[in-house]
Amino acid sequence: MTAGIGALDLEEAGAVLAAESARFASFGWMRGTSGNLSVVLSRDPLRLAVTASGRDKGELTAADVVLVDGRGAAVQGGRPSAEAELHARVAALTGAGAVVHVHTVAAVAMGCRAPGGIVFRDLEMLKGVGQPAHDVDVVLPVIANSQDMTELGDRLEAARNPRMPAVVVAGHGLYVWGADPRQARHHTEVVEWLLELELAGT
Ligand SMILES: CSC[C@@H](O)[C@@H](O)C(=O)COP(=O)(O)O
Ligand SMILES: [Zn+2]
Repeated sequence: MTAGIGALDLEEAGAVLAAESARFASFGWMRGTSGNLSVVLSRDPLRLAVTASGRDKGELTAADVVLVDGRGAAVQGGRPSAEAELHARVAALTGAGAVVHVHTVAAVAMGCRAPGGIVFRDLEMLKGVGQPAHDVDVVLPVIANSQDMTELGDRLEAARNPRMPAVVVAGHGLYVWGADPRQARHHTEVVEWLLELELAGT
């Protein structure tokens, strides 16, 4: 599965997001309807396909997708994810083509343990987020949670580290992005692996 901007229509995007979502749900990262995914369909104006709100993320179909604008408001389809505005903000801010949000135990536990940011160093897996495997501290920012997506977006913008395509939301979960859904998936799996390692206390 590859998806460049403008390469997908809404239904195709829904099929891609459903497949990605089923994968993350199978890992236990989207329990109890948690989490949401998006892919950018156009840049100007900004339009994203985002998962519909409140669905079981392990059972999505290609129809469980909503087209939203740059503020996360529905343009076509039903009720978008409650966090659609944040997806649009991340896409606008970072230039990402796809955004992943998962509720992992490791993200919440490490956000609690290191509220000032989680530092990784000297790990081969850092190459999976484009960073050196040796001698460089790479910080994964942690931001406070909010039910206000504009506030959460402001916090993400202020805290984000251009070296790390991810942010932990304390007491909530993990936001990760990439150029397309495939890269966003790889970044998600790498960051979650790093968090699980830290949590293991090595
Ligand atoms: C267990 S529901 C958690 C939600 O409040 C939210 O954080 C979430 O990740 C899913 O919201 P959704 O509106 O389905 O995209
Ligand atoms: Zn969430």
